[in-house]
Amino acid sequence: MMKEIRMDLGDRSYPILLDKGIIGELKNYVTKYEKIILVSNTKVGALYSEKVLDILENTGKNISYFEISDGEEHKSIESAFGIYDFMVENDFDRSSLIISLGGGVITDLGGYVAATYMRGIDFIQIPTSLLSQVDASIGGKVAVNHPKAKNLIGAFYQPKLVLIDVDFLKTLPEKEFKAGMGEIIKHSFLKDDDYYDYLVENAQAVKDLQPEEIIEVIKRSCVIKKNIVEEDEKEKGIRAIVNLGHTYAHALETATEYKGYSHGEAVAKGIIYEILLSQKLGYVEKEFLDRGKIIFDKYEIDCEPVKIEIERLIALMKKDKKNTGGKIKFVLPTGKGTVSVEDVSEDIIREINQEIDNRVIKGVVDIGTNSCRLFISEVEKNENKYSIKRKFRKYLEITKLGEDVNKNGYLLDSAINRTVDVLKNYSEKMASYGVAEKLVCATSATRDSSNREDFIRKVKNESGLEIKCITGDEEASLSFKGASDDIEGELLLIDIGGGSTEFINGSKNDINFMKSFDIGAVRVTEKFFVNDNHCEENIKLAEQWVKSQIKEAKDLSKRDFILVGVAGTVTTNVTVYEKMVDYDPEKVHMYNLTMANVEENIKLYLSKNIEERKKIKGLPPKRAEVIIAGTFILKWIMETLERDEILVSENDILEGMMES
Ligand SMILES: O=C(O)C(=O)C[C@@H](O)[C@H](O)[C@H](O)COP(=O)(O)O
Ligand SMILES: [Zn+2]
Repeated sequence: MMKEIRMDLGDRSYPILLDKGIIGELKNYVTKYEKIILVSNTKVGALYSEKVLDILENTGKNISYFEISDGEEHKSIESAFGIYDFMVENDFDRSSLIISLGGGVITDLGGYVAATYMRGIDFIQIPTSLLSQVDASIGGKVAVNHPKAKNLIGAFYQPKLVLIDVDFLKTLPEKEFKAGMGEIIKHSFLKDDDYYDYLVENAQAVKDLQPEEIIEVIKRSCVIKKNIVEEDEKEKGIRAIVNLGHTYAHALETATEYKGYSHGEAVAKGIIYEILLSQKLGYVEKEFLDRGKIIFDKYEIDCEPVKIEIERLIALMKKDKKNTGGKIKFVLPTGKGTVSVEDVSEDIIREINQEIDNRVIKGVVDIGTNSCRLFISEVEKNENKYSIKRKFRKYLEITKLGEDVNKNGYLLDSAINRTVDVLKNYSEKMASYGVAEKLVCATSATRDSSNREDFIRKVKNESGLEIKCITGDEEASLSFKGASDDIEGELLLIDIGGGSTEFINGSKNDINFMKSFDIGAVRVTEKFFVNDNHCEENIKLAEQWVKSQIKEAKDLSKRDFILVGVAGTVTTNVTVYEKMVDYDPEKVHMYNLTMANVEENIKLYLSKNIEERKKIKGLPPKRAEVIIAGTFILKWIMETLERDEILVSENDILEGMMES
C-alpha cells in the first residue's frame, strides 16, 4: 500500500509518496500548471524520460524536456544557466512548474533553479537514486557546487511533492546503491532506535532490493529526516546533525573536483573520520569505531578515511557552511544514536591526519622524453606496499624535453622551460587535490643529458618538485609492475617511449627478461625522418637500425606470452583506428590492436603531411610529428617477435610508480 509521509511545515508542507510502481500518481499533482519543464540527466533520461513525458503529455499541458550531462561536476551554476536560458527563451513564468527526475545532482539543481527563477516557482522532486530518495530530495536544501566549496550557492526551498517510486532502483548501478547506503547508514547513527540493527540484520534483503525491506528502509530514513527538518527547517540548530560525516566528505569531494567520489561514498569515509575525532576527544571507545566499520562492511562500502595534505584539508574544511567565527565544526557521534555538533581545534585535526597512514592521496609524475604526465589516486598503504584504491585523474602534456638530446647530449633551454612550466602547473594541481605523497621520476632524456643536474635544480626551485632520475632497468620494472596489474599469466610488455623502449618479459612478480633499448619515437624521428621526410629509403634505413638494436629480443619470440603494449604510441594507435575524439580509457584498456590495424594507420599517416596529420581524428596534434616513427617501431617490434596482435594496456609506469 502506498505510504504517504507528510512534511509538516505550515504553508510549505508537502506529501512524500512512497511505493513501487506509483509514477502514474504524478498526473494528479500537475493539474494547476500550464507550462511544465522536466529536467533530467543523460543517463536517467535515456531510461525514464519517455515514460514520465508520456504521463505528462497525456495531461494536455505544455511540456518541455531539458537534459544535462551526468555527474556531480555538472551540479554547477553553468548547468543552472543552461536551464534558465531555456526557460527564458520558452516563456516560462511564475505559474510554471519544474520537475526534477534523477539523483541528488538533478534534485538539488532542479530545486535550485526553481528557487531562483523569477524569485521562485513551484517544483516537484522525482528522485530516482537511493541517495536522493532517502535524503537529497527531502527537506528543501537545494544548491549548486562552487569550484571552491560544495553546495555553496543555494537556498532552503521546499518542493510541492516528493514522489518516490522504488521501481527506479532496479536500474541503479552498484556504486550508486552504495552511495545511497552511505546516507542511510548516517541516519542510523542519528537516532537511538533499532535502525542500525535492522540494517545489519537485513543487509542481504536490502542489497537485493527486496520491496518490503527497501521500502521500510526508505520510509525510516525519510521519517528521521522529516522529524529533524520539521523541528529546524533552516538549520539554525538541530538540523546540523544530518550533516554527520559531511565536513570531511565535502572537503574530499571538493579536493577531487567532484569526480573522485560520489557524495555518499565520501560521506561513508566522513562518518568514520568523525568517529575517529570523537574517539580522540574521549567521547567514544574503540568498540564504537568497530561498530561503525561493521555496518559499512556489511554493505561492502569502503569507509576508510584518506590522508589529504593537511594545509589543504584545513583550508577546505574552513569553507564548511556550519562554521562560525573561523572555527571548524563537526558532527561528532557520542554514543548509540547520539551526536553533538562542536568546534574541533586544528591541533586535533592535525593529529588525526597524522594518524591516518593506511590511505593517502598520492601523485606521481613521469617526465619522459616526449611527454610529461601526472596521475593522482587514492592508494592503500600496507607495510610500505601500495595498492591503488581509486584513480582520480591523469594529465598529459607533450613538452618534448628530449628534443635533440640525441644529437647534442644535453637538454635544450627551451625544452627545459617548457617542461618546468608544465611541472609548475602539475605541482599546483597536486596541491589542489591535497596530494599527501609524491613521486616524480625522470627517464631517458634526463638520464642521457649532461645538464640533468641543472634541470633537476631548476624544477626544484620553481615547482618545489624533487625529481628522481631513474635507470632504464628501474623504468622497465616500474612499467611492468603497472601493466601486469590485471593480466594473468606470462606477458611480454613493451613500453615505447620517446627516447627508449623497454622490453620486459615475465609474470606478475617474476621477471624473466628486462632490457631498455635506445629506440624511441623522438629518437628515431630525429635520426631518420628529419624535415618530416618519410621516403621509402629513410623508412628502410630506420627499419634496419631498429631491428638491429632489438635483435637480442628475437629469442623471446618462441616463448608463450601475451604481448602487451603501454604508453602513448600504442594508445594513440587505438584512438586513431577508432577515430576516438574524446579519450575513453575504458575503451582503450585491453584493446586488441592487430598488425592489420597498425598497417592501416601507417598508410593513413603516410598519406598526409605534418599539418594534415594534426587533424587526424584521435591523434593529439602534438604527437603528429613522432607518430610515424613510433608506429613503425611498434610494427617492427611485432615483426621481430612474430606476433600479429598486441593487447593495449592503460596501466603503465604511472600505475607502477603509484604502487611503489
Ligand atoms: O538535509 C540536510 O540538512 C543535510 O545536511 C543532508 C545532507 O546529506 C545533504 O548532503 C545536504 O545537501 C548537505 O548540505 P550542506 O548544507 O552541508 O551543503
Ligand atoms: Zn549528504
